[in-house]
Amino acid sequence: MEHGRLARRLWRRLQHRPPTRQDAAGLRNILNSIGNGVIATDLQQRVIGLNPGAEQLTGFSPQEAIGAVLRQIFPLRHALSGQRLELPLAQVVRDGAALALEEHCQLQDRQGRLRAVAGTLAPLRDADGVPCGLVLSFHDISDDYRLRQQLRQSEQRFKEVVNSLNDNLILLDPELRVQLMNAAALNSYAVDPEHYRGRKCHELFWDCPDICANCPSLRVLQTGQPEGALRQLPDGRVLDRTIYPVRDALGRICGTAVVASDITKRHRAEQALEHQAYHDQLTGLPNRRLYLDRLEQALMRARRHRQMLAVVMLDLNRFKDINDSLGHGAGDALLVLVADRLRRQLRAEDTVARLGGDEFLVLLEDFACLDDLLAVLDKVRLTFAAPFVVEGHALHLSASIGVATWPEAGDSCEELIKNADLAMYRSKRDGGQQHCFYNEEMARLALSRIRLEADLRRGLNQDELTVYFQPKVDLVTGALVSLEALARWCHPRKGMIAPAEFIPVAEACHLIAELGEQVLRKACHQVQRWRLEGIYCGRVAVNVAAAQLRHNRLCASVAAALQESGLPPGCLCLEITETSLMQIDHQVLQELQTLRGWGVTLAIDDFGTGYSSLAYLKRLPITTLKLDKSFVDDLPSDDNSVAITRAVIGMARALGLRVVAEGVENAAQRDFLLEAGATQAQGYLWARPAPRPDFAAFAIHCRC
Ligand SMILES: Nc1nc2c(ncn2[C@@H]2O[C@H](COP(=O)(O)O[C@H]3[C@@H](O)[C@H](n4cnc5c(=O)[nH]c(N)nc54)O[C@@H]3COP(=O)(O)O)[C@@H](O)[C@H]2O)c(=O)[nH]1
Repeated sequence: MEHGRLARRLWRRLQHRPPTRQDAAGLRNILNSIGNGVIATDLQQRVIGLNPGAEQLTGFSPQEAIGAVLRQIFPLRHALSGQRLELPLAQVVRDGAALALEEHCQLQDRQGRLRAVAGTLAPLRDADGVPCGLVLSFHDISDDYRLRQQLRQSEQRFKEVVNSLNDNLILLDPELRVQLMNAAALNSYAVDPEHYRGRKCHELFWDCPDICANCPSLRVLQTGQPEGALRQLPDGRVLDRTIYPVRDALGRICGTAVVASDITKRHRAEQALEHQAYHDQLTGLPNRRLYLDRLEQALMRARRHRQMLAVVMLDLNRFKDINDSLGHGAGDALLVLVADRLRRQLRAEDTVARLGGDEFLVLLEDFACLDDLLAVLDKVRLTFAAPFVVEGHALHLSASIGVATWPEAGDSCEELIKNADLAMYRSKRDGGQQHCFYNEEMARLALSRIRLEADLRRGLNQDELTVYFQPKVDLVTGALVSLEALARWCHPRKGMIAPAEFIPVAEACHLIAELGEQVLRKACHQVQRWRLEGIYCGRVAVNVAAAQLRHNRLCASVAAALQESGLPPGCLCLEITETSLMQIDHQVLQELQTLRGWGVTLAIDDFGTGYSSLAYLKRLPITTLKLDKSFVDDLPSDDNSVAITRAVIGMARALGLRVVAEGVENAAQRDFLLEAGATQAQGYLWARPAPRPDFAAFAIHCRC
């Protein structure tokens, strides 16, 4: 029992009868032995007695204390504010009831030391029960008080941290009663901060029916394992919610902590990134990655249910020309239109993907027979029936289409795509108007192409390349005016290989620049040798591929070839195709101007097959247009070829350019060209390419 209460009880007992000497001695013993301080005063608050506990806590001896006013030996201060506190002496006397000292009381002892105290002030009555003074019982609670204060501060810090979180935090007890909600959670659920403690979570949270149905908190209480999930709220927000078990000091689960972060922005960004990773930015179609994923799934279904499946690859014909002539903006707009039409033409279940550039892949599943597949392929081709209107131009487009069916064309995604590509390549070579199904023959051709590539690489290193020359003649006199140098490859096993076979391979495997430079050097050397022999050969024209222009070292290699051979620059002409000229940038234009400045002439090869404009031609330092053989072939019977030929010749005249007609094979073509105003031509009618033209057969006519 508390010493103060014991003393008071004894005191009260004494009050009912006069105290005996024994009582008084007993009382003194008790008061002396208890650790609490006890001070008795008269009604004027003068100290009439104090026990050793009080002596020790106040620092006053009985001699100093007795007779003093209580507040002199028992001065109190508020522990937090430091202000002086008064004992409620008057109130205790008035009410005749005991009062506890208020919280945060600090007693300042005689030496000025402060200690936290707790205690009671009670009335003191005489034997008749009449109030005759006060009794103050108190004890030192400094250690307790310090601990309580530390606890309070730590709680305060905890609250501040918890409330500063943007995430919702809710603590639940094992009965799912809410113990704590931080400010973010109170705000999210619009809960009154004063009235949530102890309430069941379903009474407070609008989304609780869902929580309770599966009751993840109960599961966490049972398993002790945290549980996380994304929650999409009806207002569109996305919460990342994790429920953690909360353990007591002994490690027992005593509740759960529900932490929910609003990750709407991050979630949207992640979704956008995921969309980006699986879709083509320009058209919004699935990209190769997503296509592969869907093809993998489709293959599994096809194997399981023995269904048919086809991989269809499309490559737009002449897209590059459109891109080069109308610009990349128009090219992009065209790709978007193509993507849109393909998507609308096919079923929602069919995947249309863009591989990049002008290549598209379609995945067709679940068709019953080959006729059904052919019907879908017709639909794909129909996509291109109407012209595409881009920036006011009506563009007529077609696509080369390759088809690889499962299981005939392969059993893996890679095989099917590779073989659809081969089939597409074949479709392109056949004119790009018809779809082409993959077959074994294609695989064989692909393999031989790979071998050819390796052979060509070696051939270039081992100087297997030779140059043939084809004369260009004056249409009126038939005299040789110049030569065109044409590459030939003398394969050690296969013999002479035509450029139509190895030039595309050289272009595809990036050997064309090396090949072009070898031809340039050899042609310059050979023509200079003939010149030194006194043979008139006019200029020699050498073909320059687009890759040579892009390398930006045309001037350097021409200068080297001229210097090594001694051929004057005025005896060299460079033939550049119309389509590669349309890709040139400022730097290439400068190189061409430099070459022209040296006296090298420049001709546009295959003229009429590109989309160059008059304004464009005017910018280039060219001297000659070579009318493409495809127009000459149908002269003079085909009206379109006639019209185009006349237009090209008229335009060249207007621009002060020379026209050389390519591929003239018969007199009718020659006569028409003469009549139309062309001045020079090249073709089998006069001579085929040869290592050494029959110079003697040509009347020498200097037009150099
Ligand atoms: N980048 C480089 N390309 C080159 C080089 N050497 C050749 N080529 C290009 O390869 C293509 C095929 O060339 P080739 O088989 O040599 O054919 C040329 C002539 O033989 C052919 N021609 C000429 N007259 C006639 C004819 O009356 N009938 C007929 N059927 N064919 C004829 O035309 C080709 C010349 O073409 P062009 O260069 O456009 O003037 C061809 O595209 C070559 O350009 C090289 O070193 N680099």
